[in-house]
Amino acid sequence: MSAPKRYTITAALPYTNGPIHIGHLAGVYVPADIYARYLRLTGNDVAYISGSDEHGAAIPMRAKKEGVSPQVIIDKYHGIIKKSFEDFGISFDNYSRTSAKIHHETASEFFTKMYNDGEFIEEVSAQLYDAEANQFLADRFVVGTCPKCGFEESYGDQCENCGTSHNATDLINPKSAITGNVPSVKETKHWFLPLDKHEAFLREWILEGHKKDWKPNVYGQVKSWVEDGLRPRAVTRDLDWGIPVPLKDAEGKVLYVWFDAPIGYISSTKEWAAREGKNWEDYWKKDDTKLVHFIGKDNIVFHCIIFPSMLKAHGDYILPDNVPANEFLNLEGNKLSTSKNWAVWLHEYLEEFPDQQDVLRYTLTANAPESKDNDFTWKDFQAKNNNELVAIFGNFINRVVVLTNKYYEGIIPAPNDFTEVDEDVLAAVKEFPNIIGKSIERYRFREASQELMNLARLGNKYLADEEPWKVIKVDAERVQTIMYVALQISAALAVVSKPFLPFTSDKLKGILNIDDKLSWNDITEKEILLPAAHQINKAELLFSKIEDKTIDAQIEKLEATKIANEQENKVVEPQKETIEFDDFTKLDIRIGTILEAEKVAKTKKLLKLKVDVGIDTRTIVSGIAESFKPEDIIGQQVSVLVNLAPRKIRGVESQGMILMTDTPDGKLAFVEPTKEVKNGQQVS
Ligand SMILES: Nc1ncnc2c1ncn2[C@@H]1O[C@H](COP(=O)(O)OP(=O)(O)OP(=O)(O)O)[C@@H](O)[C@H]1O
Ligand SMILES: [Zn+2]
Repeated sequence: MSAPKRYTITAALPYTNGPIHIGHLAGVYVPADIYARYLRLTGNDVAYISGSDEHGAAIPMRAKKEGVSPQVIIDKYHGIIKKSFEDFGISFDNYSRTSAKIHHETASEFFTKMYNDGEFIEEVSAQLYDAEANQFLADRFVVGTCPKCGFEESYGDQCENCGTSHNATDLINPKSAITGNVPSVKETKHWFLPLDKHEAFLREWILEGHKKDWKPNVYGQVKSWVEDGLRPRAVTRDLDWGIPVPLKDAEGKVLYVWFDAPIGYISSTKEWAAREGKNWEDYWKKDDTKLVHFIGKDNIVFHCIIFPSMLKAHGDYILPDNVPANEFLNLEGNKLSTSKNWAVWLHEYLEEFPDQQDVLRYTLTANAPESKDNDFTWKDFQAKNNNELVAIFGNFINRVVVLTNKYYEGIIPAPNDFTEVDEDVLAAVKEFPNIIGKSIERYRFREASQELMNLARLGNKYLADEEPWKVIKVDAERVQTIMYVALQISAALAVVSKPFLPFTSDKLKGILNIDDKLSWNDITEKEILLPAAHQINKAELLFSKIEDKTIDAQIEKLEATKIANEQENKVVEPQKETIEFDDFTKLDIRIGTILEAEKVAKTKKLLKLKVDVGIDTRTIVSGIAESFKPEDIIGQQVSVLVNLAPRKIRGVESQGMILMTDTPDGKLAFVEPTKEVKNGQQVS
């Protein structure tokens, strides 16, 4: 498209069944925020829009589990989510919620217009039903095997494994998520969006029209679904939580959450426009508006197939220019999960790492899952902070500001003759806004963040090469020029870091005493960014080193989650078959004490023990070396099955067996008396 007049940037509506985690941030909100901030800085008219997604089957399900009303759940998470976004510096122009009146009205009107235009198929069909729960089963109320990829935990509306969207009746071996029952079927009336009717349009618009400019992961998914053939999808549900279907004969039915949620972008824009005195329709209905949806990969089908078909069928709306969906971020090797508490939660991060929003923003951008799934690790987070933000960016600025204060009381010196190096550096600085901007406009945020760091690198290298702290002793005039050049680089960094590191950018502008005087384009266009005689302020640290103990504490927190999850999921072995008392008395179990312990050579698991069992002191080989160090268990009382037939293990004869049990973290524990007893005492 030719230069757009305005931008409508949407970020997926987060679902209010949990707080925001780093996956959401890396996948959606940070890249969208960089994009929106960059466009504003370059003088564009921007509406950056989002809000909470508060409908759908998972909310009442969660409410039931917690014994509260759905309203309590959505209020709680909407509150946490909204506040954490604000504190993190996500610069939404509006953050709404789908329970808002304006949204109910907008979604109802949208449906009604489509209904009146004959865009739906009305059909009575057999749907899955749970007689015990007295409820139809759709979406998250039913799980079964995905007909496309075979994943056994697919939901009724979408498979989280392959991303395919389907009808609940397509599931193989469906089961009710409420009772676990195999559902029966029952007839019910619903309204369907005939996606098959829109197939030709989707082919032309995306498969032919966006082959080059859409990300290959997005294009590829869409292509595969369209080529598989699209079928009508129900846009209504039998549910008592959501937006009532605005028709007379639709008692007890609501709009499907994925019908209403994307309309939430429109409602949120309306809310914003009313507040700001703008016309919302400009942002949704004018061809010179560029609409961009930021989402994670599991939302592709809804933003590239279903919502565009709705917009097209409705008729008044523009279509997205791009849907730069990201792949998924994982955490320390495992899939992020709200239900399993496997996450770094934004609201917790903000408390545990005060004033360090930019560190997380930077790490998530530098390692964003742009073209494939990626892993967040705390060690990498620490490295990005210590080796890049502190050692390059922070170090450069600190040197410049400290030296300027030391040599010139904070007043920028007048430069003398520029060397070739100076001129090259000053020329290179002017290129950065363009280089970074191009990457951002192509949705390559990782690359853009690396270019930002390259500007800091340029500064750091310049100072390291020119060594003003040495030159000052011999050539004070030269140092004036060096510091002058270094200050120009600092000013450029303050401006171009803003989309990525907004808090740092503001802090740096404060230190350089430039407020918002310099614009993005000034860096390229202005001859001088910071004139001689301009007074700067005292140095303040932009970033600080993150110590090992801070990182270890985070890793331990995750370990604790893992243990808690394992404990919860631990399946208790079923009881063995019944035995007679005589069978039991055959076992001679005695208390003994370990006197010696050593590793059995060339084995990982085995310890050779000398155990005093009262009757005698005997050798026992035990597979406990991964849980205990030999020196730690001398004197340990243990239970020993002493009349087990001796057996040779790795060449050592073992005369009995030590009784052990498992702990939740996968280690072993001894079965020992709670008070010290004499060796040889029987266990009976
Ligand atoms: N691990 C992740 N990596 C990248 N993007 C993600 C990740 N998890 C969620 N997203 C994206 O964040 C946006 C908001 O997610 P949403 O609130 O719908 O949660 P969700 O997908 O149900 O996640 P969860 O299952 O963790 O609650 C969506 O666009 C989704 O694709
Ligand atoms: Zn699947």
